[in-house]
Amino acid sequence: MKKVAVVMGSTSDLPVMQEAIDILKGFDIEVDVDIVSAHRTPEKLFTFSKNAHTNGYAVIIAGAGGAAHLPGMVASMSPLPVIGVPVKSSNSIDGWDSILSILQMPGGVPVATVALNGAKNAGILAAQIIGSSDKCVMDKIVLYKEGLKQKVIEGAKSVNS
Ligand SMILES: Nc1c(C(=O)O)ncn1[C@@H]1O[C@H](COP(=O)(O)O)[C@@H](O)[C@H]1O
Repeated sequence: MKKVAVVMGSTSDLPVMQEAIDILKGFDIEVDVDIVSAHRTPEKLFTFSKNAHTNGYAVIIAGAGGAAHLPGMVASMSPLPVIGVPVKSSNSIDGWDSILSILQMPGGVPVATVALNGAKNAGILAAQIIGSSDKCVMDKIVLYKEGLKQKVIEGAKSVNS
């Protein structure tokens, strides 16, 4: 099965990005994690992005805060689908700086952007992409969604009891 790469601009993003890692591991999908910064390690960014599709990855999740150029720059150099996670970093403008710099990509270079700090959804989306060609993962996603439904049903029962 193909792997997912989870990259982020700084170790300070890890508490947010950990949710993507955890949910992917819960679906038994192999994840490689690395710190890659468009601003601080541009050569590493180039090497990672250019080679990701021949290194066994199916999807890249990229998270960054502030002037979050990482996801877009990865998408500019990789043919793989890139999921962007805007991270609310300490000096951010309430996270809007990161949201807009990941979301507002030019035509032809998409980044599938999730909500602010939405790393969990990024992980689920990556699993769904893998699941579209892997029945074992798809079965786990079906079960996961069934679990979400049951939680709501149980919650509704407890409200009425
Ligand atoms: N946005 C980027 C990029 C990039 O886009 O390449 N590299 C680091 N950063 C972000 O800077 C914030 C502060 O980083 P530090 O905590 O290391 O100062 C982090 O949220 C990181 O993602």
